[in-house]
Amino acid sequence: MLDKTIAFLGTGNMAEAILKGLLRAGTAKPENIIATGRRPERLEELQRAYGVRTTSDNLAAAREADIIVLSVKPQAMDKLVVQVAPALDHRKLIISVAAGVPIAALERRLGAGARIIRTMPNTPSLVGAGACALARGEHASQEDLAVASRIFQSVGTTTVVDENLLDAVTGLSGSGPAYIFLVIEALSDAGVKVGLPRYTALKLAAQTVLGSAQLLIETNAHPGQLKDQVTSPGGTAIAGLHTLEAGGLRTTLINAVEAATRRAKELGEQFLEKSER
Ligand SMILES: NC(=O)C1=CN([C@@H]2O[C@H](COP(=O)(O)OP(=O)(O)OC[C@H]3O[C@@H](n4cnc5c(N)ncnc54)[C@H](O)[C@@H]3O)[C@@H](O)[C@H]2O)C=CC1
Ligand SMILES: O=C(O)[C@@H]1CCC=N1
Repeated sequence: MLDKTIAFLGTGNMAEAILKGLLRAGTAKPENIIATGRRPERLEELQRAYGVRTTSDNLAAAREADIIVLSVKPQAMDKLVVQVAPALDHRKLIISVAAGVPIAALERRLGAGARIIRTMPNTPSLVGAGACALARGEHASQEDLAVASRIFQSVGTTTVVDENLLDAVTGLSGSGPAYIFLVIEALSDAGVKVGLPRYTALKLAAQTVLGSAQLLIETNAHPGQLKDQVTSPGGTAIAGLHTLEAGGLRTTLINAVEAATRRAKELGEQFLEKSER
């Protein structure tokens, strides 16, 4: 249990996933979480669903909390950071989940000495199956990194990386759930095409993705080896695989991760430009 108050500034999809995961894992108590937002209906919904404290006053939440999670969109981040900067002195641990936004640019707004951990989580945190990478800013301590890691470990796995790899993480695991949902949706459409009822097809497709990932993680085997175990000579899987290779699945996925990584960099550059004004 974390004996600290955590404020989520901007409680949308990602912050809600972390907040729910934290409560589910028993890492934080609802009374130690403050969720901020702009719309009263949203705040009411969060209060009702999780029993957390809510407010539209970012500055008050930042003043009160020990740990501040910056969780608005990158495009809204500069305005938020300028607003809460007076509350963010060196006593606070600041965690950013924003795609692209560099630690140096946040430091420019918050002043030298700001203890910043930049992270890239993903939405499966909502069910305790997140994948999060964390990078430590110059003024954050090892203890700060350990506290931030604990938050994300309670909602999934964590990896510490150099900050210069976080845009790549954003392209892969940060954005990855979107790709996988598309794959599951496509596979269930395919099931319907070959005659399965929709619900049956969706359930089989989702469990196949989950089970394959679990098999890979638990056996620590190479994906190629596990693929070969499914692929009988002259059988069905090789017929399907041939079609996927002809359709350029590998190249398409590589292009997708590259495009998302590029976009994370662009968002970071836009933030940098704003923070220089
Ligand atoms: N959605 C995802 O899968 C992931 C998102 N992220 C990052 O998380 C951050 C949030 O993304 P989402 O949750 O998807 O966006 P979202 O739009 O669902 O959530 C942002 C929330 O912040 C609120 N907000 C905006 N300005 C505000 C302000 N000044 N004060 C208080 N609340 C304010 C919005 O009303 C909204 O509820 C982004 O920086 C994104 O890059 C990171 C990893 C994965
Ligand atoms: O699409 C986005 O910008 C966010 C960041 C990572 C996943 N979703």
